[in-house]
Amino acid sequence: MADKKVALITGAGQGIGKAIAERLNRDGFAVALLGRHLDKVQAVADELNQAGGDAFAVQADVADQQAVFDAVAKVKDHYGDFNVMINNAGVAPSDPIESVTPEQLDYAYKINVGGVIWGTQAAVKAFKELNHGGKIINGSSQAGQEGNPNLTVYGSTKFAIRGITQTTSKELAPDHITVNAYCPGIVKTPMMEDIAKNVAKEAGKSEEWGMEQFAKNISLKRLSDPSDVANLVSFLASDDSNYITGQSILVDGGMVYR
Ligand SMILES: NC(=O)C1=CN([C@@H]2O[C@H](COP(=O)(O)OP(=O)(O)OC[C@H]3O[C@@H](n4cnc5c(N)ncnc54)[C@H](O)[C@@H]3O)[C@@H](O)[C@H]2O)C=CC1
Ligand SMILES: CC(=O)C(C)=O
Repeated sequence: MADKKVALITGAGQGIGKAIAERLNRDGFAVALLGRHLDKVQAVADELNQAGGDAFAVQADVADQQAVFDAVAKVKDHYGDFNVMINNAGVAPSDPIESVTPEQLDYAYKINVGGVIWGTQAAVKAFKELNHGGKIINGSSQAGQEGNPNLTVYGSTKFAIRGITQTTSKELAPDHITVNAYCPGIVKTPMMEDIAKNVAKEAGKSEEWGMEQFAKNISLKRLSDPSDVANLVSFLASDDSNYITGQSILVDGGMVYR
């Protein structure tokens, strides 16, 4: 049994997932980094290990149920324990409603919604085998709390993740498993840059204009760094959040008020 708690973060090769891995490693967790491309998550794990941390890279596509189960089992075997599952990986098609295709719908739902469901199932199996509870933390979005133009498909997956978070929190409470979600705002990552580019292209404007469309209603008047999101996930992964379950918490600098 590991002397540290073990957290697995999906989509940990860049952006918010990478920031979460760095933060939890600093918090004293052993971190498993899951990504579609092993070289990318391995590079982040190497960085963390060279800095004295404890990181382990695993390859899986979160849309593939068996691959996710295999990855979680591998992490459990590697560390001898498993405590926190962070279903962070996601993709963000950003097109007007009239351009949505069946392929796009299928792709986004299999990764964003399927990935959370398979990640939850695999984590529950591992927690039960280890005879203890655990924490499941899901990546939703402010776009899962409020409709955003051009994000019908993406936003609907993020609304679904809030629903899954509520439902599974009730189902899994008797097993001492909590389930919560984080809802970031406009975070400076490759995903957000792509969205801003697409929306700007559609309108025949610059990428800066695209980002401004999303950023103009932030009360704190700055875009989010991935570390802002990692700060919330650090709390949700810690014992300080033990009495919180079923919640989807906004970390958006004041965009959406609930
Ligand atoms: N950047 C933003 O402004 C916001 C992001 N989010 C959510 O936060 C999460 C992380 O977003 P970012 O870091 O911005 O995105 P990103 O695109 O920069 O990074 C996502 C990572 O997930 C990986 N990934 C994608 N599909 C995968 C799959 N099928 N299997 C395994 N790995 C996969 C990608 O390869 C990439 O490394 C996503 O769920 C996103 O929807 C939520 C609100 C705002
Ligand atoms: C990418 C995302 O989740 C936004 C714009 O809220």
